[in-house]
Amino acid sequence: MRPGTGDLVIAVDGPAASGKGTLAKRLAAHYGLPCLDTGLLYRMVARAMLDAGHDIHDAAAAERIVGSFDEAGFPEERLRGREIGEAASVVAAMPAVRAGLLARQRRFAAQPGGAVLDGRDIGTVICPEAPAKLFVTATPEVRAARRHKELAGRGETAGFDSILADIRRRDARDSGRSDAPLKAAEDAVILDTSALTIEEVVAAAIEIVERRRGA
Ligand SMILES: Nc1ncnc2c1ncn2[C@@H]1O[C@H](COP(=O)(O)OP(=O)(O)O)[C@@H](O)[C@H]1O
Ligand SMILES: Nc1ccn([C@@H]2O[C@H](COP(=O)(O)OP(=O)(O)O)[C@@H](O)[C@H]2O)c(=O)n1
Repeated sequence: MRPGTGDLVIAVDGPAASGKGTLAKRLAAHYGLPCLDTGLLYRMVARAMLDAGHDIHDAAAAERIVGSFDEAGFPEERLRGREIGEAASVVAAMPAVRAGLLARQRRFAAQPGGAVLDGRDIGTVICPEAPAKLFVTATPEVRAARRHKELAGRGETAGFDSILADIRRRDARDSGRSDAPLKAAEDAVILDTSALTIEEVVAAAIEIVERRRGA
């Protein structure tokens, strides 16, 4: 299934805590499009694995879960914690998990009018034909500071150094896996947000999307 001509599909990829979710939601609001945070799907699989008492590295159990889990059973507050991000990146390296989540992401992208999706492989694998692709990044230190502040706001106490270590480990796992590794699509525009406010990022992204739409 591919989006039809004229549909605006915006792919937003990037590493952990780069601000891709924030940007994707803002772009969706600006263009009046539905938005899918694809990281939540991997977080749901991880949550279901842990809830069922499976070892997170058990690929056979993950394959069974991805074939049967119900998205409605996972409120977002059970998915955003620090250890679920880590567990999600373990199951996300399993080809059967990625294959099991592919069709629902493509269906979402194929909605009439278009959609915004954010993740790691939207521009490379899920929507390779998207007219607008953004790869959002920032230094590991800036991303760790953002995540530290976000987690503290939700009452999760973790030191800056351990969050930075999490981010580096997750970057290495996500970039190093063989199936759909984290990387910018060749036709993506890279947006380094290290020194930009959210408003500046949104404005730069809209300019890029407009350029691509007109291209
Ligand atoms: N440009 C920015 N400057 C400062 N904080 C930001 C910026 N972009 C996002 N944030 C904040 O950083 C945190 C992580 O952003 P989020 O969009 O959830 O990242 P991701 O989806 O890439 O993990 C959030 O608390 C968000 O408000
Ligand atoms: N399209 C996607 C989205 C997430 N993921 C995986 O899911 C994990 C959690 O993704 P996320 O986007 O919710 O994490 P954050 O960037 O918000 O920390 C990532 O570390 C990836 O391993 C993926 O492999 N492909």
